[in-house]
Amino acid sequence: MPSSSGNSKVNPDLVKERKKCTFNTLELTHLLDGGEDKTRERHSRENFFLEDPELRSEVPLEYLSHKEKYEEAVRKACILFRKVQELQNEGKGGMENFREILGGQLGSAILKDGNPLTLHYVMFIPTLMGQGTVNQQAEWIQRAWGCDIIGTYAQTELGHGTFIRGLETIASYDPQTEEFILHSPTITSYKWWPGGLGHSANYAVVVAQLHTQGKNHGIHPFIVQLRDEETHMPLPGIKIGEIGSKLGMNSTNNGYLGFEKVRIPRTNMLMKNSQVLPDGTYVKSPSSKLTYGTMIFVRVVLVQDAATYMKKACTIATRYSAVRHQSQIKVNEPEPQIMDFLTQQHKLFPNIAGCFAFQYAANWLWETYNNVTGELESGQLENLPELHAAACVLKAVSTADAAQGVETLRLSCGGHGYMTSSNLPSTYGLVTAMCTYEGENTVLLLQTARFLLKVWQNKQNLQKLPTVSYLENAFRNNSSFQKSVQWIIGALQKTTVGKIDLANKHINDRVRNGMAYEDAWNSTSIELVGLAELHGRVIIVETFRISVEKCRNQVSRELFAVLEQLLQLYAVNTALRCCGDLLKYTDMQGKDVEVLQAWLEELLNQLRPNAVGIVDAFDFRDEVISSALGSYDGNVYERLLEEAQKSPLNAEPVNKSFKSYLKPFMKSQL
Ligand SMILES: CCCCCCCC/C=C\CCCCCCCCCCCCCCCC(=O)SCCNC(=O)CCNC(=O)[C@H](O)C(C)(C)COP(=O)(O)OP(=O)(O)OC[C@H]1O[C@@H](n2cnc3c(N)ncnc32)[C@H](O)[C@@H]1OP(=O)(O)O
Ligand SMILES: Cc1cc2nc3c(=O)[nH]c(=O)nc-3n(C[C@H](O)[C@H](O)[C@H](O)COP(=O)(O)OP(=O)(O)OC[C@H]3O[C@@H](n4cnc5c(N)ncnc54)[C@H](O)[C@@H]3O)c2cc1C
Repeated sequence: MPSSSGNSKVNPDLVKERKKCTFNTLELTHLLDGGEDKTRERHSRENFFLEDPELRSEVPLEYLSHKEKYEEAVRKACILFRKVQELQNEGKGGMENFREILGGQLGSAILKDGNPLTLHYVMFIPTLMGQGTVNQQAEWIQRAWGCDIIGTYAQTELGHGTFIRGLETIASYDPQTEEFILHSPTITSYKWWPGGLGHSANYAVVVAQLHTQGKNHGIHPFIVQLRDEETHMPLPGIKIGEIGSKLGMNSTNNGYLGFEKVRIPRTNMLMKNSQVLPDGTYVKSPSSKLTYGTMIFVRVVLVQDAATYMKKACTIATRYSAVRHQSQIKVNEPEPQIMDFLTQQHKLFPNIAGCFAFQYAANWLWETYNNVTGELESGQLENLPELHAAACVLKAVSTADAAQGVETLRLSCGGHGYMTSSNLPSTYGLVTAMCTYEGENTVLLLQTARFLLKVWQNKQNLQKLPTVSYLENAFRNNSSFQKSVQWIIGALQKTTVGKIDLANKHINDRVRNGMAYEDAWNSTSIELVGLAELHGRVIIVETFRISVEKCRNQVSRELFAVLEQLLQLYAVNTALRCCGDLLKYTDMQGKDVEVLQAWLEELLNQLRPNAVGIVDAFDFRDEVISSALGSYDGNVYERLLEEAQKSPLNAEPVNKSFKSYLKPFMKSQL
């Protein structure tokens, strides 16, 4: 079934491409969705949301003012959330709804520049669930779930985003009244960034330094009412507003917030993990890092979202590359489809392979997250550090690759990729933000490096840790070069171990030479970031390999062949990206790099006939793609012209500036 929503005539180049496809695209769609039933359910959700006329906009977003964009976004967000509640009430809810309507699948199709209410579901409710006691959940979750109150997650401040132990907002306990007093002592202690904080939310989880009985116990989460529930006016002592225009996400209403001695009841501290008793006694959490739980959750879901945005951008650029003709390969021959240029295939196909790699990594991480959080519920904390390390590195690698990939795909569309109507600029705006929020990527890679060095130094428990068990044996892997995925994975593992060992040695050398450990860490941190990233790539390629292998007897031979090609392309492209390291740490030689390069070119050729089929199988409706370049019918030029007509400047043949400025200027004599 085509993903097109219109009845327009399909561009002949795309017709030709679809005829060439060697596998059944529907089979791939079902595989990616997790089964035919899941595809049907997704289609039904898409119809439910996308066919609601109220969720369409009269005027393209880019021609609205900042204020109008926000107002239109709130209008749509309310309809969207009401519809989600309807689905929940009918028992058709579940995680898939939230993933789609808040993320890149449907969310960014309906609210192209972000949703001002996203944080309510993505962080406010998950924090209540993860950090609240049973009583607190009973009190707050129902109200939040029904959207009687709208919340956000206010952690970052003007002065600190990364180093959250350095947050300055203070919550000091007053046992006389059994209240906390929230205060912002400095300008840098103002909360800055929370989504929806500006003018949408009336409650927030505020992360603040807890002071009781004269002692600072570090950061803790508190539920704070910000605005009157009827009038929406800021409550006394609350200084609140929006932070202003940004590179992208201009509808998300990111806000600032200061407190002037605002009092909240003691019971508004989220006390599942640590408590303050009525007399002010502090009861410690089993692990101070349990406060960071919501951040792990969001990092985990972002990996899937990175894959979704990549799929969208790949669909746009691949369809466009099939219909766009330019230049000549041979004189006197017609201008080829730009997809026939090898360099164009090199821009497109490794990114298409990346979509699969990140989707499989996201599936694995989600399952791991659920297992480990289940263990945490029963007080078992043993696997938390490994989950944290895996979530950090996979979030960092997937979002960085997605941002780079979307930009490469935008460039692959030449000038038309620069048009807002291609939907690639705003997709880039959404994806590049992911590299910063929920933990800046370099910082997250350093967290993973910290974990890796620790397990490398201790070594004894390696076999118990699935993501790092390879460290034990990879050093001894002396297999000589082979043109195989298995060899590449072994080589990446051996390289990671070599880099960990060397970085560890450099830290130790520096310490031996008199440096403090922390300074030695900083001096070695370029190496640390590199080894963490490579470890992430080991997880991704290995998960991709296992996932494809599992399909061997489940899918047709034709589809399996394509999945294998995608896996091989992802692996060989990864190997070539880090071939300097592979040459250094494995037995690979210069001539082997040539073999890898030739293999990459061979795979690009093999995938060429199926490129459009693969992106068709991602099965985005035109409304979701939302691009003049990427529609199912490929009528690019008609759509570009149609979109241009929507420019307000084209509403009149002569603009008034002609009379006011241009004409007097042109007629003036100096
Ligand atoms: C039916 C279903 C119902 C479901 C209902 C829910 C609804 C569903 C919702 C969603 C569905 C999916 C939606 C998908 C769509 C997604 C769209 C997303 C849009 C998002 C919009 C924007 C969101 C952005 C929000 C933010 O940015 S919030 C702010 C985030 N801030 C950060 O991330 C700050 C980064 N900094 C840190 O994390 C830390 O400060 C630090 C860098 C880790 C350092 O901390 P610290 O100094 O304390 O640590 P260290 O001293 O370095 O280390 C100490 C030890 O602690 C370990 N550690 C650190 N962090 C953690 C952790 N998180 N967990 C565990 N352990 C941790 C560290 O490893 C050290 O260990 P050691 O043993 O070595 O000592
Ligand atoms: C679109 C968007 C939405 C957001 N939404 C929210 C929200 O809803 N709620 C919320 O609380 N926050 C939110 N944030 C804030 C976000 O979480 C922070 O911006 C992020 O954690 C990075 O912190 P920072 O801005 O302080 O960057 P900084 O930490 O100042 O980073 C600047 C540079 O310093 C480097 N650096 C910092 N520390 C280290 C280190 N230890 N080692 C090496 N290098 C380091 C970084 O790598 C980076 O290059 C949002 C941000 C954005 C962009």
